[in-house]
Amino acid sequence: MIKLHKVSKSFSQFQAIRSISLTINKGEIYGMIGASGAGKSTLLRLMNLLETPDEGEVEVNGQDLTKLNGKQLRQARQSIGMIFQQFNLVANKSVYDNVAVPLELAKVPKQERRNRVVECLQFVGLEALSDKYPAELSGGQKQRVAIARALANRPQVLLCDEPTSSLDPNTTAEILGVLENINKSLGVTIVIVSHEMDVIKSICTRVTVMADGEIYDTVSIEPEGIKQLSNQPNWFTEQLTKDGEKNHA
Ligand SMILES: Nc1ncnc2c1ncn2[C@@H]1O[C@H](COP(=O)(O)OP(=O)(O)OP(=O)(O)O)[C@@H](O)[C@H]1O
Repeated sequence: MIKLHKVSKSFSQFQAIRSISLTINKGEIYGMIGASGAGKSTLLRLMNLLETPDEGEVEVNGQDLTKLNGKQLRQARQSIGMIFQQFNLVANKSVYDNVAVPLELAKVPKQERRNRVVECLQFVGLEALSDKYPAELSGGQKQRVAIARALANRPQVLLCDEPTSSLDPNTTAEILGVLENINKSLGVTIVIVSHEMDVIKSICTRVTVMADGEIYDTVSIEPEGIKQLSNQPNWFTEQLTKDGEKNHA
């Protein structure tokens, strides 16, 4: 599904990615973890050519993206969705219109566009918020809109750059549930970059550990499942007090 072959990327004199080769199989939930600056986000952005490699090949769905012209690359990117830590929604567009953007760019006819926007908003459970604007939404709702937008062109791959790093633990669990559902019910291959070990361990089946622009190791794991945390106020108090011992201020 995704094959990188000896891919390198430098920013000025600094080599951020050093001749990396890796293969991500269709249907995997694949994690990438490592210290800040290890090169995780850059490697992810190389997978849809948001960063252009200096050397090497980037193959997605059997196409070497580095060999495509502008129009072909735009076409190929329709099957590669992406979400970000800061959601990247368009502030002056409604939820509905944000999800419609990629469909307009892909010149999907109006009626089909309507159907797809509604279908994607239903999938993430936000159809009731179609007319709201990003500023009126919680972080978790914004990320759901971003996910709906990423799904609009029915991608085969979803690239996730720190998708839960701006969210609280409960909302993180909700978003991980949405990603897992996308993988299981739509068969979308998912790549997640995160510095949060719990996030990676919860749903990934294979994980690459990165260090200094290189792959340190790649391991197969049994996903632990998504930890559901309570959001009841007494749960927070219990976590703050040892063995239920109350020490109220
Ligand atoms: N556009 C850029 N221009 C210059 N340097 C960059 C650019 N993008 C990334 N870098 C540098 O490349 C290195 C890898 O960055 P990258 O964001 O990929 O790391 P990361 O592992 O995702 O870290 P973090 O978790 O902190 O985002 C860092 O040293 C970063 O400063």
